[in-house]
Amino acid sequence: MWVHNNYYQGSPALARYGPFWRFQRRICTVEMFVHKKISETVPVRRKCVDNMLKWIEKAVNSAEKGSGIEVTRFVFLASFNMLGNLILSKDLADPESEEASEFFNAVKGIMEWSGIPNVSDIFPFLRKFDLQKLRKKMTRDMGKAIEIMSMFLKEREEERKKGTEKRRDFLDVLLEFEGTGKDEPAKLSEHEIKIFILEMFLAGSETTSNSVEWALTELLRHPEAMAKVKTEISKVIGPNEKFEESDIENLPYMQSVIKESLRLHPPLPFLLPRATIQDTKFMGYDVPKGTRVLVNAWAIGRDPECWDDPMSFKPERFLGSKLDVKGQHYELIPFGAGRRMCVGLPLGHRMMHFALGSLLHEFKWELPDGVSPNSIDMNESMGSITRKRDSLKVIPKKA
Ligand code: HEM
Repeated sequence: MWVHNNYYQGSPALARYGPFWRFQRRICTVEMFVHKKISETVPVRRKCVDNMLKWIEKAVNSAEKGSGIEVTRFVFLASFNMLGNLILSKDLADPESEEASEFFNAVKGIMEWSGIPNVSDIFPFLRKFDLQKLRKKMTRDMGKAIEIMSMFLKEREEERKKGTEKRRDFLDVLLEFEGTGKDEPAKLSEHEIKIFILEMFLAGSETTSNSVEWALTELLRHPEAMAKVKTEISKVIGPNEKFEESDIENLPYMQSVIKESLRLHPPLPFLLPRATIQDTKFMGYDVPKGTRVLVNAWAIGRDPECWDDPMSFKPERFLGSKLDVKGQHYELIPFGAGRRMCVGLPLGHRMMHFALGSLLHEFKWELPDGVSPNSIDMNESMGSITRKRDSLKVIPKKA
């Protein structure tokens, strides 16, 4: 599906292992994800989370009594706007605007089509029929997203010519880039810039909001864990204070809740498809060069050989343990591991904790009429992304 609109040429996630990919990882790490940059961009995330909380309050006021709101939608919008601000210095999504942004809709479309299992991947001879019309929809939305990216680029070039620009965001970094032309490009083409940016939105928004949705769902299913996490938060943050990113490090139980939820519900259950670059022997198997490899992080997280009582949600298992999601412990790899592991981990990890912590601190969460902790629907949609099949509906009450 990603061959359309030449997505391959410019995508860090699909790039072959080599100098261009190394350059892409370097530039996004140095310009967006190193500790210094993450610290400098605290106000951006603060603004996006504040807006999220405001939107939720508004949505509750207009919701029918006893029915819930789809909280994930607001976390998704906040994550999308966070990326919009870091990369393009723009808010790109607004739930209150009737004509929600075109770029936002196109990116949502791409994520939806890429998450649906395609029968042609199992029966390649069906490919030309495009039975589910996935190729058609993907080409349409990808085309639209790239077209809008072209507009953003044009707009920015005009601003730069006029000298009206004040900030330096990731788009500026890419436009200004001048390399040696040896093991890095001399300049980036317009297409490479567009795909690079588009991919940041695709990789960073739904993964983050999904993780928050699953964590909140598990907490609602386990009232004792919900009570513990709320007590922990209220000990660290006063009732009239805001939840701040700097509070995260003082909340070991909340961190454990997120780890436990990522163990059971990694947003990318098979990570990303990779290919071996040389003949390899692995656990007694011969894997020839060029073999497509999928790592089943979902199954590893539920493997009884790695975990006691693997199907139960028990954040306590991580308290006092060094086990982490940062690629050092292979039994817990929601962000992957090794050279190709998620480059956006520092940002995704921070935003997930900040959004969940703020939701828990600001509201008391109740289930809609007729739903009990045991009857929450836990079905997952099958595909490259584990979505909750029925989006979580909850009633937030001002805490
Ligand atoms: C909860 C949030 C996130 C999760 C769970 C997640 C998970 C993943 C996973 C599993 C991979 C594939 C790793 C592998 O193949 O071994 C990946 C790759 C990637 N992620 Fe994330 N991600 C998240 C957030 C983000 C964010 C916020 C960004 C950027 C804004 C991002 C950008 C990328 C990119 C560019 C790659 C490709 C890396 C490469 O191939 O070198 N991700 N992510």
